[in-house]
Amino acid sequence: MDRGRGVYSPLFETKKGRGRLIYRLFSISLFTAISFIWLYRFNHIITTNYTQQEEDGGKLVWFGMLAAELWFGFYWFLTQAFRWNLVFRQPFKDRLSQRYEHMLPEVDIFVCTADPEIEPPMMVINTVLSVMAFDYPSEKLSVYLSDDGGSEITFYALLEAATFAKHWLPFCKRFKVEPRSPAAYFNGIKDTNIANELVAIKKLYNEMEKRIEDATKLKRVPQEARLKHKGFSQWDSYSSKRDHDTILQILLHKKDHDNSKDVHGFMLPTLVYLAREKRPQYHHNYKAGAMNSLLRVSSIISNGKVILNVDCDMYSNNSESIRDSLCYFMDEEKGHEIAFVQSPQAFENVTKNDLYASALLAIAEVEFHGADGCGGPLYIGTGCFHKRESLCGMKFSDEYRHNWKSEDNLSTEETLHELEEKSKGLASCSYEENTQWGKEMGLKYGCPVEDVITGLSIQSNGWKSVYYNPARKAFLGVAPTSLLQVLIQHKRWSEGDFQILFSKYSPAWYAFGKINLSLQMGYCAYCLWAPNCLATLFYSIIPSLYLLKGIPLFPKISSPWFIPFAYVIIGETIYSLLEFMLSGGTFEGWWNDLRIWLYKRTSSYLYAFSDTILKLFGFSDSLFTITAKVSEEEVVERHEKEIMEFGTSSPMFTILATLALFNLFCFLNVLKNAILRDGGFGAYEKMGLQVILCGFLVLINLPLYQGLFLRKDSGKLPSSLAMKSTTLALALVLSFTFNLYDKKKDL
Ligand SMILES: O=c1ccn([C@@H]2O[C@H](COP(=O)(O)OP(=O)(O)O[C@H]3O[C@H](CO)[C@@H](O)[C@H](O)[C@H]3O)[C@@H](O)[C@H]2O)c(=O)[nH]1
Ligand SMILES: [Mn+2]
Repeated sequence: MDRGRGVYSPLFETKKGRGRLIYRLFSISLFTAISFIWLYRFNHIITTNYTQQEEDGGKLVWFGMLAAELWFGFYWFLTQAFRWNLVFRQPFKDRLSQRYEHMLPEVDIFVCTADPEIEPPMMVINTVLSVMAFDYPSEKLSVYLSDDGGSEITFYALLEAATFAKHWLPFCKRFKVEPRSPAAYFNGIKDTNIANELVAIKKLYNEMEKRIEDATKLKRVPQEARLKHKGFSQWDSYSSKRDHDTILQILLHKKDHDNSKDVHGFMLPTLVYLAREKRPQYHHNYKAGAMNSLLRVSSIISNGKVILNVDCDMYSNNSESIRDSLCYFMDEEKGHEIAFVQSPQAFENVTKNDLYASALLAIAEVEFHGADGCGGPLYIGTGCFHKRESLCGMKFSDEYRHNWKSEDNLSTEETLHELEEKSKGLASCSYEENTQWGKEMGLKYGCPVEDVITGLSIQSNGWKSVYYNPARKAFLGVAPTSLLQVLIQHKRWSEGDFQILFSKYSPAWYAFGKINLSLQMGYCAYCLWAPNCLATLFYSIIPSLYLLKGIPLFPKISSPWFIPFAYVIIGETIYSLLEFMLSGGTFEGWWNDLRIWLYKRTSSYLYAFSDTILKLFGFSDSLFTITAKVSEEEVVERHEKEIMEFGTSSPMFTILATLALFNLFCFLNVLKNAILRDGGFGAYEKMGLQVILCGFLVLINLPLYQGLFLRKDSGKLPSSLAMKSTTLALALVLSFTFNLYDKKKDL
């Protein structure tokens, strides 16, 4: 080994991001400007006397503006933690092979699915096939599919996949296929003049696809398949998705020699189907519950020391990612302290200008690199490699060294059937009673973002994590293709993150002294997504209302106090645009990102905020709404054309539409007065910023007005919603104008 000769050549290197000095200077200057804004408000509040207050709208409004700006400033400050110190990682796979090829560890891969309708079996098995085909010794790989849908069709599809794998894996290895999800691979082939082997494998795939799709449509498994495989008998006692015994089937395993080899006679990875036991009287804890069952079941079947977890839509886009992540874990100097290696959550179906900001560019390309510089990124549930030990709750200690050589003591005597029966017990509902599962062991229960809270607790146990984000993304999934889906997903995320703040594992206090202070700050920034709704709502209503009333809430353009406002607005705009474009986005994409930023804050976060508060008082319970992964053809077409998809009524849309229309009315009023009144726009000289803010809110909402009034397709907003929100917005405007009128009369 290199180390023996005194030169240590690491398995990975870490580079610091460029331009950090410039960024830090900018950040300090921006903070100074923010402080001046605070000072301006504060000064105004304490120096205005009573009569002036009548003119400037009253103390309350100024307090509100101060509060909103204090919040924005404070929140901005938190987000600096992950921009202060970016790092970029690079693994050296050739060194890994040289040193460890003969002793690579066993890797267990967990794929989770929950509903055959939202997550079609064809999609699920494409993910399964892509991870079975990793460039890694097959006898050291085990793939587990957890099916919370307990679906016979999914099981049938997996059986089909096991057979197809016998052809697909050798094909991938022979032709170095990339990516190894058959659907994605075939999709990417444009060349018409293709090799015979490809024609043959594609034919096999299409036949399989047809069988599975037919079964999916009919919601029934073909009789001959049912007779051929004993596994189906496990559904005999099945009463519903929420009420059934553990269904567990080892489909491929070295103990079942003859059935588990590919067409060239090489052993295939172990493949297991698991639908854990479900009973109405036991809470199943969603994905966290599924993962914990998988952890236990896999511990007696393969007991891989490294675990990869992917969602069922997240296929492997790079066959070498296991080796990449092992470079981090197996590095002789630093590997022992690393608990998990997270890849970005990237998507196959984002369009050029990313209408719904699904790529989360700022997070994936900037903030997570920053988190990595503060001790490690968050665990985000998919595309993550874990050490089994740390995921199961082990605390880090300096003496700890992982023994990659150790043989595991899996029993070799028992038959496959005995092994299956033994494993079933580990996935039963009652197994976890009076144990630490869901608390100190495995994934944490009770939080809609089980991933983030689990990652935080691992880091609080002393471990580090690594963010590996190469140009070719390791995994690709399906991003939602309608606005409502996006808003609902973000409601779950922001609600879950907000709950973490109040949980036992709060980054604000529990983590104190356990993780880096800047990592604590960064976590808090995510946990505080939800309360952002308050300041944002205030800012998108009050200044426009006062514009209507003709009362300025910001300094006028000629005042020196205008400078800090201008600096913050221009500085942040230019910076965020630069950040977005340097992260690979487009100008239009940035504009779309801003819109979604606003929509999330005024709807998803508002719901998350109020639900969390209700939950704190015991009034409600959080649910896990599964994100749709298929949509109708029309919807897909509109998505490809980047036309915003509304389609239904939702209270969230009512809020967005009302706010948009309200600002439109305010802005039209400005225009009207500018034209009709003497002095034209001059009258607004005092209120430049309010006009700009209101104008911005109108401009950014253009697609929404189209959806309300101009579009005819089925993705528009329903006309009932248009009526409702117009009425509400008008009522808001009118009540305020009358109120004004009354006051004037009183005077
Ligand atoms: O009862 C359940 C519910 C969900 N899932 C699976 O969990 C995964 C994530 O669900 P999805 O609806 O796709 O949610 P996303 O918002 O896309 O998921 C992100 O956020 C979740 C936490 O909110 C994490 O669990 C995910 O790993 C992460 O990708 C999917 O594979 C589901 O099949 C289950 O296994 N059991
Ligand atoms: Mn998903």
